[in-house]
Amino acid sequence: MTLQLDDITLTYPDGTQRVTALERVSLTAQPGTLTAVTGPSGSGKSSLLAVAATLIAPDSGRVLLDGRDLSGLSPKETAAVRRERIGIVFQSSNLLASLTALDQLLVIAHLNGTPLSVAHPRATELLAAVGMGDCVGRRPHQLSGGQRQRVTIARGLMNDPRLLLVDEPTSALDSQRGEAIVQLLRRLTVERDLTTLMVTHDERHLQAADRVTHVVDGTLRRLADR
Ligand SMILES: Nc1ncnc2c1ncn2[C@@H]1O[C@H](COP(=O)(O)OP(=O)(O)OP(=O)(O)O)[C@@H](O)[C@H]1O
Repeated sequence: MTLQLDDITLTYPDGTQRVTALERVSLTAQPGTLTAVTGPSGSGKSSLLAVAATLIAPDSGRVLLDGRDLSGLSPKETAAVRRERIGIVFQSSNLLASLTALDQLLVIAHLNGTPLSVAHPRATELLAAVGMGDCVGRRPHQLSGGQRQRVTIARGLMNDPRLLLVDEPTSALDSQRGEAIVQLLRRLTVERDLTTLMVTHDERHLQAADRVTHVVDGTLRRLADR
């Protein structure tokens, strides 16, 4: 699915004034490609992802999925698009402490009304695809940081999204495990024809991306194609 952010401006309230998080940002991401979004702290990377995820409506500009403008949709329709088409792997999306790796995925399917007969094989396949096939019965405290991140990615893919949005997937990992996670995202992107946007502050991970977008003070400064 092609993601287009078209001339997006986003501000947040800040006392009596407003702070501009994104200023006239445009970006296109194609299926089967991994786009890295990088830039200094506070530059607007997470805001960019939140707008792409339809979690925040911009002040102006349009978000288009396969050419369809989402700005005219009702909140209910937007939520349906998000549930059915968009996978979100955010820093804050922690795993539930009491659930096994398998149940972390099944609970998502349950919330969406997917029958267990469909959800169980899919969850098992996804955990195997992220290298966690032997750990389906483990709870988060029995997993390493990298393994937890793999489960979180598998959970983000549970609804078979076409757009995958990932915020700082390597921040809690050492460089070797971080590299493995980025390579995993790259492989899943190609194999499943995902349109993947990955926010990272770590320059070492940029070479795995097809494109690199630098956000500086809410503006895209450079777009490097590989
Ligand atoms: N809910 C909010 N209310 C007010 N201002 C906000 C809010 N969220 C973000 N901002 C401001 O918007 C700007 C962009 O923030 P954002 O979180 O998108 O940056 P970032 O590049 O993801 O930062 P980091 O790398 O530190 O996570 C910053 O100036 C930030 O202070």
